[in-house]
Amino acid sequence: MSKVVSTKEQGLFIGGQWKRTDEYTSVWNKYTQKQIAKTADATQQDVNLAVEEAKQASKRSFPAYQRFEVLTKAADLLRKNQEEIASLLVAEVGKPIKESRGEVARAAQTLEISGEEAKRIHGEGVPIEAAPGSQNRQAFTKRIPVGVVAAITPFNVPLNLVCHKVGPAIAAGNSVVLKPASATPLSAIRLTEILFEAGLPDGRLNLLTGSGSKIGAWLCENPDVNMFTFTGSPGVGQRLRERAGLRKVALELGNNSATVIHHDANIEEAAKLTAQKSFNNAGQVCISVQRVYVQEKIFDRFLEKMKEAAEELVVGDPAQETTDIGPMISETEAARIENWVQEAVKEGAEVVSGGERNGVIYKPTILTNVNDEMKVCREEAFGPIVAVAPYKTEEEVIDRVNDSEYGLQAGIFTNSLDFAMTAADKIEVGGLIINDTPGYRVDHMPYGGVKKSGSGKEGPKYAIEEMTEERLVVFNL
Ligand SMILES: NC(=O)c1ccc[n+]([C@@H]2O[C@H](COP(=O)([O-])OP(=O)(O)OC[C@H]3O[C@@H](n4cnc5c(N)ncnc54)[C@H](O)[C@@H]3O)[C@@H](O)[C@H]2O)c1
Ligand SMILES: O=C[C@H](O)CS(=O)(=O)O
Repeated sequence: MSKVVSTKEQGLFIGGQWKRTDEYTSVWNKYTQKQIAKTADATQQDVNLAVEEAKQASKRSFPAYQRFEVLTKAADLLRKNQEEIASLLVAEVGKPIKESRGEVARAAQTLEISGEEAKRIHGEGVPIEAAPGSQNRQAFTKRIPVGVVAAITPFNVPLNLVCHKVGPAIAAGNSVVLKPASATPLSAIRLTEILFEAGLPDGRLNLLTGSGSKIGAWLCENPDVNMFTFTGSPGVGQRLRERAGLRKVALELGNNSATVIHHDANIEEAAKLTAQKSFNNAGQVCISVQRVYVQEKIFDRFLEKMKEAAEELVVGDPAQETTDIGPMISETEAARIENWVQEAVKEGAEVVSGGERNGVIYKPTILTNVNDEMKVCREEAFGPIVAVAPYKTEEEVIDRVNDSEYGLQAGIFTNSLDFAMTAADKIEVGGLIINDTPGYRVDHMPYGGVKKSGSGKEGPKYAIEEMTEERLVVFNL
C-alpha cells in the first residue's frame, strides 16, 4: 500500500503502512475555520497492532550509525520542505508564517542533534576490582533501549515537540507509538512520511490519530508499552502517570512563567523581549511570560515601554508575512481568556493594553494592579495575557516567583551577579534565564520543570538517557 496519503483523509501509519479506519475527525484551519483534512480515529485494535509492530521492530537490528543517517537525512528533508510544512503549521495551529518557519528550522535541528547523539550513547567502566575480594573481576555498564515508547504530544508546537520525542527515542534504538494532538496532527503525519522517506525501518514509528483519552487509556492497558513520554496539561499528565504503573513516565507539563525586571536592567531591551515572549504563538507556549515583577523604582518606565512594544505587534491572519500574533487554537479558548481578564478586572485589575476579543483572536493584553491570588497569576493562562506587578526587594520577588505550583523556567533581567547567583540557588525552576525571558529555549539544552511542571528532561542527550536503561555487566575472570 502506498505510503503517500490522500490529501483529504489521512490514515493511521502502522508497521510501515498507511491504514484507513471507519471513523474520521475533521481538522480545521484555525483562522478561516475551514476544514482542511480528516484524520483517522484509531480503535483499540489499531493501538494494539501499533504496539505489536513497534515491539517486533525494536527486536530487529538498527545500528547506531544507521539511526544517525536516518535522523540527519530527515532533518535535511525538513529543511528542503520548510515552506510546505510551515504552511501546514499556519493552517492547523494558526501560527504566523514567520514563526512557523522557525519551528520547522528548530525541528530539523532537534532531529540533527538526535542523530549526532545516536553516535554518543555509551556506558562506563566500573572499578569493581577495587572491592575487597573482587580483584579478579571486571565490570562496565551498557545503555539499553527501553523498547516501545508511547509518545503523546500537545497542540501548540506540534512539529518540534514531536521531534523532541521521536528523535531521541529512535536515536536510542527504541520504537515509537506516537499520538499527536487531535487539533494539530497534520505536521506529525508529514513528519512520519519524511522519516520513512529518510529510510526509517517499518515499525520503528507508528502513528495513531484520534481521541487522546481513548488512545491514552488503551496504551496504558497494553503491557508491551515500556515507557510513556507526555507533553501536555498537568491534569492529563498526572492521570497518565497513575495509569502507567511502574513503567517510566517523562512529563513536560504546564507553567505560569515569571520574569523579574530588576532596577539595573536594560529597560528597553527587557520590555521588548518580555512583550515578544508574552504574546508569541498567542501566548500558547508552556514558557510564555505570564507574570512580570518590576522593581518599583522603574515600574512606570518599564510598563510604558512594554505597552509600546505590545502595541507594535501585528495581530491577524497568520498566513501574512507581517503578522506577529495569530488566532488562538479555538474560539472556546479565546473566550476562556476573555473570561479570565473580566474576572481579574472585577477583582481590581486594570487593562493597560488589549482586553478585546474578535472570534478566535484575543488581542495581546497587559494587566496591572493585580494581586498574586488572582487566577491570571496563580494558574496557567496559556493565552496572550500577562500580569505586571511592582516589587521592593530581591528577597520579596524571589518568594513571589516561587509562590507557584509550577516551576518550569523563569527569567531575571539584572546586571547584579550577586542577585543572579542568589536567584540561581533559590528560585524553584528547571531553568533560570538571566537577562532574557523564561521563553528562551534552544533544542540541545536540558529542558524540564519541577513541581506541577513535570519530571524528566528533554533535549536529545537528556531524553536519550531517560529512554534507555543502564545495565551493569560484571566478569568473574
Ligand atoms: N512543558 C512543555 O514542554 C510543554 C510544551 C507544550 C505544551 N505544554 C503544556 O501542554 C498544555 C497545552 O497543550 P494541550 O492542550 O494539547 O494539552 P492536553 O493535555 O489537552 O493534550 C496533550 C495531549 O494529550 C492527549 N490527551 C488528552 N487527554 C488524554 C488522556 N486522558 N490520556 C492521554 N492523552 C490524552 C491529547 O490528545 C494531546 O495529544 C499546556 O498545559 C502546556 O503548558 C507543555
Ligand atoms: O510550549 C512549550 C515549548 O516547549 C516551548 S518551545 O517551543 O519548545 O520553545
